[in-house]
Amino acid sequence: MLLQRIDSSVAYGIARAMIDGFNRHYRLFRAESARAKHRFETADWAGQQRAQRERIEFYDLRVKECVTRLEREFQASQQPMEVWQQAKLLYIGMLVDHRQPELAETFFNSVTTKILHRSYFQNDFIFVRPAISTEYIEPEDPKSHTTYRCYYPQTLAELPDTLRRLVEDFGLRVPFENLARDVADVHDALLPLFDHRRLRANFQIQVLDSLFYRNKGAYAVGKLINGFQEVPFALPILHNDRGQLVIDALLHGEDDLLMLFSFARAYFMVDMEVPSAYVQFLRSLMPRKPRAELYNALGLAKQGKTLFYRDFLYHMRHSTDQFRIAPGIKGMVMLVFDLPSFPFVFKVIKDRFPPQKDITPEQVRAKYQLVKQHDRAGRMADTLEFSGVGFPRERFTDELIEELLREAPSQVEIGDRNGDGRAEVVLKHVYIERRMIPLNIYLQECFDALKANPDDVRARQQLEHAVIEYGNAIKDLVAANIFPGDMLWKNFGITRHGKVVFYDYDEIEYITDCNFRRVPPPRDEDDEMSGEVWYSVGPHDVFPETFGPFLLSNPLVREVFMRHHADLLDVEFWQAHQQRLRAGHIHDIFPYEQARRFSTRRAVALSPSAESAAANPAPVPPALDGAALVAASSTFSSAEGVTA
Ligand SMILES: Nc1ncnc2c1ncn2[C@@H]1O[C@H](COP(=O)(O)OP(=O)(O)OP(=O)(O)O)[C@@H](O)[C@H]1O
Repeated sequence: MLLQRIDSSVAYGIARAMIDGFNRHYRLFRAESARAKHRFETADWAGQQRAQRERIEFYDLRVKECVTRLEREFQASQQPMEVWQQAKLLYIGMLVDHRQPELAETFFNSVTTKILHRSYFQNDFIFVRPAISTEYIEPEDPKSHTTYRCYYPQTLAELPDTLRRLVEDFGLRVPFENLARDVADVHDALLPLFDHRRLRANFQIQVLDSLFYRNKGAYAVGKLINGFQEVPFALPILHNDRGQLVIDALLHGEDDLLMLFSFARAYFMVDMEVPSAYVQFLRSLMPRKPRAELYNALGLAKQGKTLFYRDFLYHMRHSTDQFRIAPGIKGMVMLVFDLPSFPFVFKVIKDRFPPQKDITPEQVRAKYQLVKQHDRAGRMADTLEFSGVGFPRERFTDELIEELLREAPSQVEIGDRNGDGRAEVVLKHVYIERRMIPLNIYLQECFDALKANPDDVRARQQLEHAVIEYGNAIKDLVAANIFPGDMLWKNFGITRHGKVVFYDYDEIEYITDCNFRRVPPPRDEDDEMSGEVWYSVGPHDVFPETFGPFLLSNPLVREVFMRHHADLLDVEFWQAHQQRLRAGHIHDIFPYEQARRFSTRRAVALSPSAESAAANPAPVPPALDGAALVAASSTFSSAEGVTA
């Protein structure tokens, strides 16, 4: 697009309205995120969760508002190409000194694609690539704050004081229970992580200026630098039961941070003037995490989606393999396919479901939407939702095309949409989510290895880990008020970090809506011998005693499960949780293991039988008794999140 002159006042009006629309969006988004601090200080957990949920809707609302304004004031959809070309260039001009240019470009795309016909936005009218660089953007008033703060202790002895200052500088208006003790714990945990015998000239701690809020937690995120060594860290700050603050743990290293920023958790609330600078800093802590996922974690999901799509197109250009039906047991509701070289799966809702699936496609979408807005508690995969996505036909196996045309014909169009002579498969609606190893496949691999060699210690450990994690996943979901509905192994996947995550959402319900019942005793011998269900079952009835035969037919699995999670087969477990949830209790779930908590470590250190205590992490102290219900029972427990 090469324009000789920019002279359209309509184009200027469109660009101005667009940037006003975006600025309004980001102002509201930021204000809501900034209020997280107050909600944290006043322990307004229900408010925090509500805000997390509601903020997700902000973007679409602002896009709608802007579209309406553009149509009303400028009859935008009637404007010729030339006006749109000018509007885009004028808009770029308005972004030169902007603090969130990448988000503003995405906003422009969202609005433009709502107004213009697809054949237009295929070409020059949207930002296919960023036009404005996000490098080296500083806050408007760097004197009032910078993206991250630096602290330079001159000696090791100054480190505790520095850590104290670093925490105090967040200006939380709630006293700490014992900040000196917590700082000493952080200090002791930090020392072994870097070569502290030699402090280098650049010895420093950098910490992002805003805390990261999610549910009942606030996290300071930063890195310690000494010479060429860098230690990424996060400090979770929580309330104790007396309303005072505690630093609960030191999370460190890329893997801890990846768990904290996992795609299976709710989005953080962070007060950011320059989000790209936050993303850049976070990437220095987690270089393997795509920028798309960092934007998602920061609540900027539209940007996450834009970047994901750009990454996907780039990957398509730099790969040659074919989409295929995803390995594992096929779904009755979803048609799932993947591209082996790309770590995501694509899910299309089938046109028809078998009779046992008493649900409509609209209801399936509503369930996926529920998961998006709910706290995923580290146990439900986030999904990106796309409509009208085109894939090159030649990258599909014939088998997959047949399956798509058979199972979801209303969702598929095959043709040359762009008129470039190459056939495309266009999917009307598709969910995209992280690929995991389905748990049934993972367990089968263990069974096979143990069959070949019953003494295969690794396979046994893997099996044990998977079964324990599976139970923990269900317990974390329960704490988050989610009943998975279909708990078969195939509906869970295992991540790179060995976490078990649920991904089959069509039967989920709120725990508070379920009716957990005991199986009534048989009325007579006929009932007992019938092998059929002789009692009446309501739509929300759940019979935990009956889970066993479905889940635990394998004796190895059964043995591990009964040792760790027998309570899941007990109706009282479910009823007790339900009562607490109904009473408005918000559970704690931690995005790290119990053994990592300073309180656990102190309890272990004080215990006379420290060794056995270390092997069986101490019960969660009453300060966070919500956690005791769920987390203390699970050796591998992790996951923060909260619920209701
Ligand atoms: N994120 C994922 N990673 C890897 N494989 C997956 C993923 N999601 C789904 N699958 C595969 O696709 C299959 C069907 O997916 P899913 O359970 O979502 O469909 P469904 O139709 O809802 O299933 P059901 O018939 O149990 O209701 C799974 O059994 C699994 O093999």
